[in-house]
Amino acid sequence: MSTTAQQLPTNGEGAHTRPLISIRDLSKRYETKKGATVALDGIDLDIAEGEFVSVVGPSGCGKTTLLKILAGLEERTAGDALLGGASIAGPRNDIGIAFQGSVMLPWRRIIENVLLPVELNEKPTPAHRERAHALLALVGLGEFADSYPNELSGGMQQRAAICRALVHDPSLLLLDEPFGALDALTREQLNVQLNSVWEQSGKTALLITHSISEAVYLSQRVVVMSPRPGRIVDVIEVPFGRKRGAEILTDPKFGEVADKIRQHFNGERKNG
Ligand SMILES: Nc1ncnc2c1ncn2[C@@H]1O[C@H](COP(=O)(O)OP(=O)(O)OP(=O)(O)O)[C@@H](O)[C@H]1O
Repeated sequence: MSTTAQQLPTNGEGAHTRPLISIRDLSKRYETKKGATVALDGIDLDIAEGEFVSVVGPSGCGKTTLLKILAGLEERTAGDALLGGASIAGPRNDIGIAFQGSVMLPWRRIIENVLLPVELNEKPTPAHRERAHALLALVGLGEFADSYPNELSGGMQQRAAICRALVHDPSLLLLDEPFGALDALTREQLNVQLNSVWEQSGKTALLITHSISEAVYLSQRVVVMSPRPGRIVDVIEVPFGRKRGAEILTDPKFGEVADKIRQHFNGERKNG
């Protein structure tokens, strides 16, 4: 079942939830010596509080640009992007971000790496440390709080990066291919953990991914974009509850939703 970009999902009990993010007729044009690139054109999207939304689309369709605008790291050319009803005007500390290959500072123990976003604002309190330890335990890294990054695998470091993005209790979690560099099996395991972290934290999350199955597994809605100019071509609802286990991967409904998304890319590229 598709929705228009403007429609908000229900909270699973039939009631509509209020948007945390409102994107209105958003456009972004990059001007370079070689000429102009319209990276985003007329993007309209509401993301409800507590919702998990993924954005998929071919390389260059503007996914990272959209995420950067929401993070306040890139200026928009036209339109508006609001967080909690206020225009996003610059970097803010109520957003958590994890990118592909998120770097851990090698000289700091994992717990100190996770606490970094807190340290940027204040001296971490025992409550912050408790939260950091609880997050690490949630992703199975409870035993590694005092380890150094080089003692952890790539997948373990990415799990720590998710904890770091959540440690300051942000209202919005932005994820740009956080598991992109990992093997398929590790990625699948981390998706199960990420779903569990999201489900327990109740955070609003926006994920950019090249993997259709990752998008379907994690999201309540999947936004499909087309390239040059980057536009939303479909918004697809995923018919599973918030808490998900690996068994949904073999559910026929999972395949149906993934196929519906894949149809948009027929002839362009194969996605996970
Ligand atoms: N700083 C910049 N200056 C000029 N053009 C840019 C800049 N950043 C991105 N672009 C262009 O904007 C378009 C969208 O880029 P963006 O990185 O947002 O796409 P994407 O969908 O995230 O791509 P990918 O999936 O390959 O990461 C591309 O054509 C890119 O070349």
